[in-house]
Amino acid sequence: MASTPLSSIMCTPTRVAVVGAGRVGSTLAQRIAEKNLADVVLLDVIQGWPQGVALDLMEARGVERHDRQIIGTNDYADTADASIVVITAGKPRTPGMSRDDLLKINARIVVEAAKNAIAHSPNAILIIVTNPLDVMTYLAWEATGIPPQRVLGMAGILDSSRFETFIAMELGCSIADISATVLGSHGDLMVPIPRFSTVRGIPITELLDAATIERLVARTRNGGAEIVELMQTGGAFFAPASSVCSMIEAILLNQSRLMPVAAYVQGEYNLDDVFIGVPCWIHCGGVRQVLSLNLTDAELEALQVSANAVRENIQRAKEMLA
Ligand SMILES: NC(=O)c1ccc[n+]([C@@H]2O[C@H](COP(=O)([O-])OP(=O)(O)OC[C@H]3O[C@@H](n4cnc5c(N)ncnc54)[C@H](O)[C@@H]3O)[C@@H](O)[C@H]2O)c1
Ligand SMILES: O=C(O)C[C@H](O)C(=O)O
Repeated sequence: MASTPLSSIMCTPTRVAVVGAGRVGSTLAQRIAEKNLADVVLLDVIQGWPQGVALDLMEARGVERHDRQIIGTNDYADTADASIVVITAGKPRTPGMSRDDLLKINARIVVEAAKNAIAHSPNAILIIVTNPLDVMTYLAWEATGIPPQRVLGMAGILDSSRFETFIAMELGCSIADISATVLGSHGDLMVPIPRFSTVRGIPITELLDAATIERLVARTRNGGAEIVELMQTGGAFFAPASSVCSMIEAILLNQSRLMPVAAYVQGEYNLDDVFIGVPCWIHCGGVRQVLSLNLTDAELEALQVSANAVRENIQRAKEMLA
């Protein structure tokens, strides 16, 4: 049977590079591929590991019925021309550690990874996951020198999702109606905002007493540590991967979503020159705008305390790197 000649037009599929093919990175690759969002290049320092994970994910395509390519590599050249680079490389904490205890070991890893990845994908949007999150996001921005709107840290979506889950569990209701807001740094000084946390638009302050809300806030603040204590060898990865994936979706589909992310603030909330969790409009270029909410004096003060702690750790990290 005669067939028409093959078109010579080459299509370049959208690709996301994920640096660090551990628990968060590999779960994220699975989410991106199964949602059909983009091709994925998984990079890790361990020889063979990202290649094995990628092949395993590819072999699921017959069942999952998606056509995304997943490549595993140890070479940054293979990540070239990614639209988004996600950095999950580095150590997770173990029981008894705070996220800040990872500062020394992860700072150099993140700086090197960000520089290498952006050298091959100079127009990419950079999403940082490695802890301590807010500090690592600042270091990655400074190391790459790309506009701050293109650098985002993932934490607020995860912390908000945890708060939403605990609210739904307490009320015995569907998560579908719940929307919670958690701002500030990704640590003990995070700032959950109950009056902006609602069930179908009704603030939880109308539905739960103060002691119950405080209990749910405390569990949210301790959400990461609760899982580290249970797992013993590392931290959460399913909910973190889902959270990063929602940011990737907002960017690739240019959704203009309002999301709490660690973004660079330049005067908003009386904060300057720091990356911290604030509500942002997210679109194809990264952060379109930081939304300035009317916060109470107490909420503003809590954000200041949170930002001051991040600043101190940025300074410590810079001294270590020097
Ligand atoms: N921001 C958040 O909300 C959030 C959520 C979960 C995890 N995390 C953080 O993400 C990081 C990864 O967590 P995980 O559970 O996936 O850890 P993991 O140990 O499972 O994976 C980390 C991977 O990074 C790789 N790696 C180490 N150095 C590297 C380098 N120089 N270049 C490339 N790859 C390198 C390791 O080989 C490993 O495969 C940790 O710092 C963790 O604390 C943050
Ligand atoms: O708690 C951790 O160390 C991992 C992550 O930051 C989390 O919140 O799950």
